[in-house]
Amino acid sequence: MSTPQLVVHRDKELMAQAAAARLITKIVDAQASRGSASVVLTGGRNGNGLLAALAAAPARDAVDWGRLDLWWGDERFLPEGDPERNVTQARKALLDAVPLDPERVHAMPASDGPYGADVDAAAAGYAEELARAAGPENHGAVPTFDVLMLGVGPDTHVASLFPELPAVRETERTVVGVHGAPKPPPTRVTLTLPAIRSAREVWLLAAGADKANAAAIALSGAGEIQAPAAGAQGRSRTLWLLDATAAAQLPRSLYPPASP
Ligand SMILES: O=C1O[C@H](COP(=O)(O)O)[C@@H](O)[C@H](O)[C@H]1O
Repeated sequence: MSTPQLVVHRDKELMAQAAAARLITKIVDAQASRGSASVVLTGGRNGNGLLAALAAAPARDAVDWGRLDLWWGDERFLPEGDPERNVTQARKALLDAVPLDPERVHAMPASDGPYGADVDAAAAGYAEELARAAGPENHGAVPTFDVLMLGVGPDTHVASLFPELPAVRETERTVVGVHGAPKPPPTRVTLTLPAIRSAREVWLLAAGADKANAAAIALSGAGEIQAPAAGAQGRSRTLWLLDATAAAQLPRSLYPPASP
C-alpha cells in the first residue's frame, strides 16, 4: 500500500478544478497506454463538485468518453432516478453532458431494480458485475481501477464504510449491503476496503471546515475500523486532495507550507 500524499488548495472551487484537471490527465494517459480507462466515482459534495468542474473544463474534450468505464464506490439504496442517488447526481453534474458508452456506465442497483428491495442481493450482483469485468491478472475479484475517488465524510466515512459498522470489517467480499448507516438513507451498497485497495490510485477528497477533524484523525495514525478513511489506500498512490479549511487541523509536518 502507498503512503498518503497531500495536496492542499486555497479553496474548494480551486480544489475541484485542479482535481478535475488531474483526472482528465489520468484518463487520457490510461487511454493512451492501455486503450481504455477505468474510474470509480464517489457521491457527496466534493465528488459532485469535481464532476461539475470537469463538465466546465474545455479540456474535457481530450477524453475519449466512449473508452471509459465508470463504476461507483457506493450508492444510496433508493429507487432509480431518486435525486439522492449518487448516480442521479453524477448524471446531472457531468454524465448526461458527455458521450459515454452506456454499456460502460456501471451504476449500482436501485431498490426497485432487478434485486428488488434486497440490498444484500444487490451488492452480490454488483460484485458479480465487477468480477465479470476483471481480467486474469485481477484474480477474478475486481478490474484494476485507474483512479478510485472517495469523498471523506465528517465522521471519517468513505464510500458507505462507516466507523465500527460491519461493512468496514469485511475482508473477503468486494461489495456489501449496508444496514443502519448513521447518515441517511440507512440502506446502502458499498465497495469494501479490499476492493478499494485494489485500485492503482485512490484519491480522497476533503473540502470544507466540517472535514478538518476527519482529515486530522485519518492522517494521524487512526485505525481503519474507527476511521475508515485511514484504510483507503491505492496500490501505487494514495492522494489526499484538500482545501485549506479541511487541512486546518493537520500537523504542518504533513504538507509543505503554502507560498505567502
Ligand atoms: O453519503 C455519502 O457521503 C460521502 C461524503 O459526502 P460529503 O457530502 O460529506 O462530501 C460520499 O463520499 C459518499 O459517496 C456518499 O454516499
